[in-house]
Amino acid sequence: MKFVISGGGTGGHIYPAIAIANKIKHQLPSAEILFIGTKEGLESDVVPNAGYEMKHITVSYLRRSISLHNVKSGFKLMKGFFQAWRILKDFKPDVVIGTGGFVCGPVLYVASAMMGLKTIIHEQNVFPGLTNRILSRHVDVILLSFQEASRFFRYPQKLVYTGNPIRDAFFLIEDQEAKNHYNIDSNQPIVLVVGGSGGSSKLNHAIAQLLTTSKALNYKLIWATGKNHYHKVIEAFDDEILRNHMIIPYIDDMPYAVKAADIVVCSAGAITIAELTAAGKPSILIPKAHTAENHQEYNAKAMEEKGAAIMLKENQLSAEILDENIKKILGDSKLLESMKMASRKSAKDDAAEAILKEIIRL
Ligand SMILES: CC(=O)N[C@H]1[C@@H](OP(=O)(O)OP(=O)(O)OC[C@H]2O[C@@H](n3ccc(=O)[nH]c3=O)[C@H](O)[C@@H]2O)O[C@H](CO)[C@@H](O)[C@@H]1O
Repeated sequence: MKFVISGGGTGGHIYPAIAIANKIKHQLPSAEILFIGTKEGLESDVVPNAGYEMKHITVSYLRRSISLHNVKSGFKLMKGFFQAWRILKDFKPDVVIGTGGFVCGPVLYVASAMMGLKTIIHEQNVFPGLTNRILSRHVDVILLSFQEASRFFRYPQKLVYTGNPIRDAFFLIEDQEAKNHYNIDSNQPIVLVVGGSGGSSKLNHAIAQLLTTSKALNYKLIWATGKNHYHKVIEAFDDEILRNHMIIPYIDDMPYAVKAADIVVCSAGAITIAELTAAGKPSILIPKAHTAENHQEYNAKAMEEKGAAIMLKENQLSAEILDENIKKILGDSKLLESMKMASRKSAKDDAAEAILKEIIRL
């Protein structure tokens, strides 16, 4: 069987696509899988690194006003639709799967509305993205990660609740194996810091202050700043800080980083949260402000209510508050243990399996 998978722009759309592809490959080893993404998006690195072939199309967005930008974008968009049509016509997939982001718009639209192929979209959040809302009219199946998302879609007969699929490694790697992977041999606790796939300037700023104002931290950081933030962030640090902590632009082997961590300080994207719960990690969640319908705060609150996380809003974030909360969790073994258990209990372990079932049914 042949499958096209499309999703891109940010990690939150790309990694679920890879998790679905891995599941298909595992269950149907002879399946042929082709990704469609953009050259500029994060997917152009991540997808080939995960071992999958990818073809590129051009995408663009329109502004809500009449402008030269919209004329240029209109041409680009038409080109993208044509490229998607060509790729789909040549590859002849049995099912086309979209996991969100602009790129999946033309691909899934052409596949469903114009070519009549079998199509599925997956929505990671409670509040669906614009692309998925538009596509929902044309596709055969809409997979949801949260029951609450159903009220945003008009086609109840197409909805299936599956949860967010994540890579198996988050369930399989042992904590000690992950610490060995990073050559961590001291007993110092590890704090993983990550502001989603693009990094978070607010979180970076608070962590940078923490490192420069209180040098003798009794924990070690694994900190992914985000590719675009990295050079600016490390300018302020001396050799000692750079020696004591692992500060990098992007983590390619996230299952190891999450498993090696004693706690995780991060933004509240849906896929990150699914990964933390699979690994059973306590967290301090800092929802990014200004996300659609403020959905990250909703994600973080849900985790806090379950006892798996502490939520700090961006506008209350400071080096002192972060340090205080990290120490509060690390210094209280009972709290640490109960947060770990609450986190693990919140995981939805069979999301990828449930998605595969829908794909096969289709
Ligand atoms: C600002 C914004 O709107 N962000 C959205 C975006 O976030 P974003 O793309 O940041 O998505 P998530 O935080 O959910 O997931 C990030 C993914 O990138 C991976 N990763 C991250 C950093 C790194 O160095 N290495 C790495 O591999 C993580 O393991 C995870 O798989 O998509 C999510 C899922 O649709 C939404 O819930 C988020 O709200």
